[in-house]
Amino acid sequence: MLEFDRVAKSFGDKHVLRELSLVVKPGELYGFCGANGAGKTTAMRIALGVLTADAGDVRWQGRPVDADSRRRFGYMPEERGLYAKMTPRDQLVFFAGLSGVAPATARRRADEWIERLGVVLGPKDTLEKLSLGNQQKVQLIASLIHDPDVLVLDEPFSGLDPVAVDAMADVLLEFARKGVPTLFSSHQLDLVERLCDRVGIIRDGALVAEGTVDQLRRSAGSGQLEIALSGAPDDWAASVPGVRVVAATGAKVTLEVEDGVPAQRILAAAQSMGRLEHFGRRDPALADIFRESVAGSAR
Ligand SMILES: Nc1ncnc2c1ncn2[C@@H]1O[C@H](COP(=O)(O)OP(=O)(O)OP(=O)(O)O)[C@@H](O)[C@H]1O
Repeated sequence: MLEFDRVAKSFGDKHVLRELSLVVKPGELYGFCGANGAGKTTAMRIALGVLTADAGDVRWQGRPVDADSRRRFGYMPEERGLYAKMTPRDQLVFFAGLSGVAPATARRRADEWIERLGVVLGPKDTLEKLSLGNQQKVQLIASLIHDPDVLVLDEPFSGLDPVAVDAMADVLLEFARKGVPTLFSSHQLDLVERLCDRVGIIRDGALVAEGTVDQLRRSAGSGQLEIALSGAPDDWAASVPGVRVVAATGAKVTLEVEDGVPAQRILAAAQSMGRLEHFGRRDPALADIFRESVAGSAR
């Protein structure tokens, strides 16, 4: 498993990571979420040795990560590090070679991955001739071609079309099934919600929420109701004690319910105001939990 243990990092007097601790277990897809500047890339760079922590440890299989263990990491950096003037195949073989993969094996794997991820390229195309999405697929292949034991991917899904997102998601799930732990950052919370076993939300360099999406939902409270009425005044819910209107679209309102207020009482209040079209509980989306968790950020 991959462990961040009280990792701290400052740039000048700016504390970017404040004793960040998290664990990515074998076979787990861990979604690393946080507002811009929260510290995700910095944490990943420390895991890969691009930056050094001021304090704390990153451990792989119980031992501090070093140059040797990093050769078994698959890393997709935020600054995509490919060579514009090389063909994708040549650079994939080059990257694989850095991790000790023989050229013939690397060429075979490169072709298989290019086919599988549907990278559109002509035989002589250099990387710069490819669309951004296709370049991104090549970057992902570069992080996978040595069949790594652990994956650290900085926004692997950004800029991909939905078909490419699905192809990439399938690849990550396949690695997870093999027992590979994957830490990936993303702002695409619907995708994180769909894919991840666990999610960590980082704010100002420390985790402020962590768990499965269901656990996060439960801790966010299930006290939201969605109610649609016809024939009621627009602001009918404002007069109901024990609730707060969090959204209103057309005839439908979403209400946050205070602890201890029974749904029956709200149902009765709604029915006295108009004809009931819909009444149901609403589970908060990961995006709602995210907004709640990052609210109050100093930045
Ligand atoms: N080399 C550096 N020197 C100074 N400050 C830095 C450096 N690298 C990162 N920072 C600062 O550290 C903070 C965290 O940045 P980081 O890139 O880790 O955030 P992030 O969570 O990945 O954000 P995003 O979602 O925008 O990619 C930011 O305020 C950034 O400006």
